[in-house]
Amino acid sequence: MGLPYRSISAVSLGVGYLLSLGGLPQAPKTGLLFAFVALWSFQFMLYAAWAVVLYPKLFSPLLGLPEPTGNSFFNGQWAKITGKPTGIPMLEWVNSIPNDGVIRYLGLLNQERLIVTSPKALAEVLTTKSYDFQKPDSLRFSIGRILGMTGILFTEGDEHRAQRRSLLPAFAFRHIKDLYPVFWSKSRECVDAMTEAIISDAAKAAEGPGSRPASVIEVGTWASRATLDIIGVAGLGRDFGAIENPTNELNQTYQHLFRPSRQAEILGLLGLFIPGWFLDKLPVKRNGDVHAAARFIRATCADLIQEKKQKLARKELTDVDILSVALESGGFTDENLVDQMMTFLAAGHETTASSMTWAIYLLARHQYVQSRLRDEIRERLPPLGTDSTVSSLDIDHMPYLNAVVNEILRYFGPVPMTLRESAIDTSIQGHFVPKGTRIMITPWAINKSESMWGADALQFNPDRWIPKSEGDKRAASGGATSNYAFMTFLHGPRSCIGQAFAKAEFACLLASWVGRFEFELHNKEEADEAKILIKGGITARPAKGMYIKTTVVEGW
Ligand code: HEM
Repeated sequence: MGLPYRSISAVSLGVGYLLSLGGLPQAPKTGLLFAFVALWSFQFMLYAAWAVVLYPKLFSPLLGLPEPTGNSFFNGQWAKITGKPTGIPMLEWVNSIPNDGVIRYLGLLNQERLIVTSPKALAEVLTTKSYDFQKPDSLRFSIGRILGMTGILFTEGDEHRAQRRSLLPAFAFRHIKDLYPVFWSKSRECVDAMTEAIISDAAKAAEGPGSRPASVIEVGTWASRATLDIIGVAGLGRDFGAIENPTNELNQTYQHLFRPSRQAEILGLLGLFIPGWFLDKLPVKRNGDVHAAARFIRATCADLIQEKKQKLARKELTDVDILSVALESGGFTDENLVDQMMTFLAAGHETTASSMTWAIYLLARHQYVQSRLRDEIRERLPPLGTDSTVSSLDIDHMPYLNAVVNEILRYFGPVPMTLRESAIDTSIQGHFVPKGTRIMITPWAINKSESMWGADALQFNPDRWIPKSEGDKRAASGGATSNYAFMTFLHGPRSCIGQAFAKAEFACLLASWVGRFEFELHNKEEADEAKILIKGGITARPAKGMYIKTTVVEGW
């Protein structure tokens, strides 16, 4: 429920003006400024009492929906939500509160939130009524500048439908399969650079003759450098050279932007009450950083588009990257194409880097899975030292690799939670949902829901994706009762358009890393997931990095 600051200001100004003229009988004459401030404060207090206490506790039409117990008087479940990683309290509620598809909870200042929990309710919000549930404006203003305000991620309704139709061909599998050699060659380059760094570290540590080269590396930064280069070449046709050069400007810009920041957190909280366009104009350092980064990323994308257009005009465009395919479709203005490319750059590299970070963490914890996967990789794929490449068929025919990829994406989906807001009065599973209600879509809760995945939902088990017998159809959905149980890429018209791209890229990167290296936890305490501080934001990653002892395994 947003503060109606326009109405409050209009009433304060109108009544304040009358008071300042002495135009109200029996009311004292006052200065306009004093009257305005006093009236504004009075209305604000009335509004706060209504919005924080009366409405959520006595009058909301959402009262009566199942909800967690133990609310604080003013801040509902806020302490629990902020005390645990994004999505974890929701997971506990999904698995413990009996419900028919919708759970209500109260957040900061008792703001109402709904969690959608059942396949039918999810299908309604994400597919059949997807345009009734839109992305809140606060999201657009907080991350839109970096992710492209007019790009596919933030448009709604007919505009979104049209953009999606024009971009879909570029993400069709017949194009993605041409990108496997790009994914593989960049994966090899990354593994070679890592091997060199590890050998050099090991030489300095002088472990003694016969020992295998090993060193502790922060896997997240290597993953970000690799995925930035991959989206550069496969998405935009430009090699940013981030693997080769860790100080690459674009890489540094994104690292800086996605680093946890106190000011970003405060602005995010203020965004719950104050309009995004206003916050965006505040002269604070975080805004300055974001605006400067957005200018740099925008200029990089604009430059690339001009380069490609010139190639197209000279009829020299034979590239297979997404930008080239989108340009040839001709459905975009230059300005809009810049926004689309900004979306692909950010949405397409942080997410996969997060998956790689969690992948290495999970494999370091599950040594048996790691060595079984390495055996399959070494048996089926060409050694990295040779010049041969891999095709989509090579990867498709690796059941264990695909099972591990799916299970990592289920267990630690990079996007723990995303938001929607009802754009009109509507309903979910027959429950009335008033306009303006915030809906939480929580992959981290649904992907581990016991009602959909069974009693072992909380366990990391790639075998759930391997058919138990010929004709075992359930394995294709990991044994879950519905496709909606796997929410990593969402579903419906707003699902991730880059899903096939991301899975192929992730499989190639993971295969190359696991084929060459052995991974062990550096900090043994982290075997307990609860000990890892997780950075929220759009993607979830370990806040202090993920340090892993990495050993070069000879012979591949
Ligand atoms: C493991 C990797 C990835 C994950 C988990 C992921 C997840 C998601 C999710 C959850 C959404 C929906 C967000 C929302 O509506 O609130 C989304 C949207 C999107 N993703 Fe991905 N993504 C990944 C990789 C990629 C890649 C590689 C690309 C591009 C090359 C990409 C491009 C997009 C775009 C353009 C949208 C907006 C689609 C629309 O609104 O129609 N993503 N992604």
